[in-house]
Formats: sequence, structure tokens, C-alpha cells
Amino acid sequence: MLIPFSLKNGFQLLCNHKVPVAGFKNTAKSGLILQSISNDVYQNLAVEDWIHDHLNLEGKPILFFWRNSASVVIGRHQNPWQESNLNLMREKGIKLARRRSGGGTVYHDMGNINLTFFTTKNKYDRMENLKLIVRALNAVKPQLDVQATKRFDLLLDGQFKISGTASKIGRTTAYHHCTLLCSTDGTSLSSVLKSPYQGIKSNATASTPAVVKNLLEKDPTLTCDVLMNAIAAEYAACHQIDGHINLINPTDEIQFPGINSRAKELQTWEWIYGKTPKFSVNATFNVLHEQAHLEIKVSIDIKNGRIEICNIQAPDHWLPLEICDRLNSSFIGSKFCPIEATVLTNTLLKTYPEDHELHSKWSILCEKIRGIM
Ligand SMILES: Nc1ncnc2c1ncn2[C@@H]1O[C@H](COP(=O)(O)OC(=O)CCCC[C@@H]2CCSS2)[C@@H](O)[C@H]1O
Repeated sequence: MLIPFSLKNGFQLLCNHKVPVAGFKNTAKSGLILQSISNDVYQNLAVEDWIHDHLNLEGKPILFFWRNSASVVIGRHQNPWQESNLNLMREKGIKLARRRSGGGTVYHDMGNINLTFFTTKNKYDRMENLKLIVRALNAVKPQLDVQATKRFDLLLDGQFKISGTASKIGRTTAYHHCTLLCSTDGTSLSSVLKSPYQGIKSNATASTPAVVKNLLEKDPTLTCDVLMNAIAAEYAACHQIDGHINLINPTDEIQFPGINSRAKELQTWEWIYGKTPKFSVNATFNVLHEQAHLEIKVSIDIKNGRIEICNIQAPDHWLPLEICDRLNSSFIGSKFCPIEATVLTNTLLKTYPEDHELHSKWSILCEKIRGIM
């Protein structure tokens, strides 16, 4: 089946067809339903960017379904250290992504459906989209108590969050995207969204924690496929289109010229961590030295994800001031990242060979500092 898109530059692009067709001829009736075949969060976010930037959505809104392997997705103006357990995520191979829309942090896995409603800026209406989802759920399960809230969450039984919303409004085009919890791993969700990092000061957008629930826990017939089909049917009915869900491949350069470089950009350290609003971290560590507890104070300012000011204060008899100062200045300009900190501290340590006592203190201190990154 051919699904024509009208491109902003007047070109037509055919889904499930390998050749973009020059010359604008829009035959899409009045809307389109897409689903990604990829489970890669960066590729799927790149589809959103691409559609937002390239397609003319006048009279032809798009609903896009996508699911991701385990990922944490932070809002555009958030601080990942404040919102998530980065060490645990690294350990478990859970991806971290920064999206272009604002709002809070959510957890995705294959049990979570993402829905993006693309429209022109004028037709952008989050409440209408959420009501559409509610109608679809009630069409499958009339007894289900799901309601949209003023902050555009969907609540099950008046108390459990099953969906969170965010949006991006461009010059002419807008999108509203939301999650829908079907069978997400709740243990993983709560463990990765709990930040172990303390003493962070920042003006970044803070998330609004909620008690979540999966729809499948409420009713075992509500699988992801059942939910997507029901929403697609309701969307089709609303826009008088057929309810067919068209599969798209977000790595297909022919359908989406330039999309792979967009996905790559979304994966860069500079985008994910580097876009964190300026923040500071203040931490106090206790170390045992000759049967006494010593206090080490660390204060770090981070701008664009990089250390701007570093101030490590340790008792002079434990770690000479001169060494602390060398460590402080060597951190400046480096990424606030445990791997970079390890390389850096190891290099610096090599300039003090044979000093075993120093080496041991140094590793204690550096281990503690890496722990807050
Ligand atoms: N997947 C999912 N769905 C619903 N609620 C969730 C989810 N993951 C976590 N949470 C809960 O929401 C709060 C954060 O709520 P908060 O209101 O702060 O943020 C949001 O809801 C943002 C939604 C973004 C949706 C986008 C759609 C496509 S890409 S991401 C978190 O602390 C958890 O308690």
C-alpha cells in the first residue's frame, strides 16, 4: 500500500515505497496512522523530529505509535542526575534520551506505548487527543474508569497514572506525545527513576512523581496490540480515514532523508548530558583514617555538562593541599562523567609514582567522586 505524505518542500513521499516522488500531489485523505518497526528510542525520536520539520500537516494529521526497549526519557530542560539512577542504568544497559519537548521524566520499555499526535499548530489540542484515547479504551472495556486530568495525565480508577503528556509547538506544526502503560516493568520503572545523587542544586524542570499502574494489570486482555488497534480505530473514525496502521522504518533514508544523522545527534553526549541546565553538586564524604573519621567536602559547578568549578576540601594531613588543588584544576573543563573522571585521575596519579599511601587515598577519594557522577 502506498501512503503519500506531502512534504513541506512540495515533494510527495510514499511509505512502503522506495522512491520519493517529485511534484506535490497529496492523496492522503485526511489523516494517517503510522507505527515504527524500530524499538530504538533515538531512532523513534528522530522520526518525530523529521515529521515535525518536513511534513505539511494541513488537513492531514498523523498519529504515530512507537515503542522502545528499556529507556529513560527526560524532558528538554531536565537534569538526568536529578531525575534518574544513571549508575543503575549503565549497569542494566538502559538507555537515556533527552527529548525535544518539555516536561518530566518517564520510563519506557516494550510494555509502554508512545503516541504522537501531529497536527498543524492551529489544530493542536491535547485534551481532544486524550479524550480520543479514553473513548478507545472504553470501546474495548466500557467499565474501565479512565480520566484525563488538568495536567493532561490519564488516571485509572481516579488515582493511578497510566499516561503522561508532553508537547512541542513549532512555527506551523505541533505535536502532542504521550505514553500509555500497558505492561511495563514497574520495579524497573521505580528503581531507575529514583535519583541516588544528593546535594544537587539546579533550576531544571523537576518531574512530578506519581503512582503508576499498567492497564494489563487491571484487565489481562488489554495487551499493547489491543490498545493500539483500539486507538487506531477511534482515530480513523474521528478523521474519516481507514484504520490501517502503516509500518515505517526510521532508518530508511529514502523515505526520511537525513533521518539517521538526526538519530545520531540525539545520541550524542552533548545533547543528552550537555544540554542540562547549569547546576551544582555539594557532597560530604567520610573516610576512615587511622581509626578516625575524616570529612571530605566536594563542591562542583557544572555547565553544559562540564565541570566549571571544582572544589575538593580534605584535611591537609590526609591529602596535601597541593594535591587537592591539582585535582581541582585538572577536573575543570572535563565532562561530569565517571569514565572521563577515571581517565583523568589515573593520568594525574601517574605523576606521583611509587607513593602507595597517596595512591590508596587517591583511589578512595576518586571512587567517591565518581559515585556522584
Ligand atoms: N511510561 C510512563 N507513563 C506514565 N507515567 C510514567 C511513565 N514512566 C514514569 N511515569 C510516572 O510519571 C512521573 C513523571 O511525570 P511528569 O508529569 O513529571 O512527566 C511526564 O509524565 C512526561 C511525559 C512525557 C511523555 C513523552 C511521550 C513520548 S516520549 S516521553 C514519573 O515520576 C513516574 O511516576
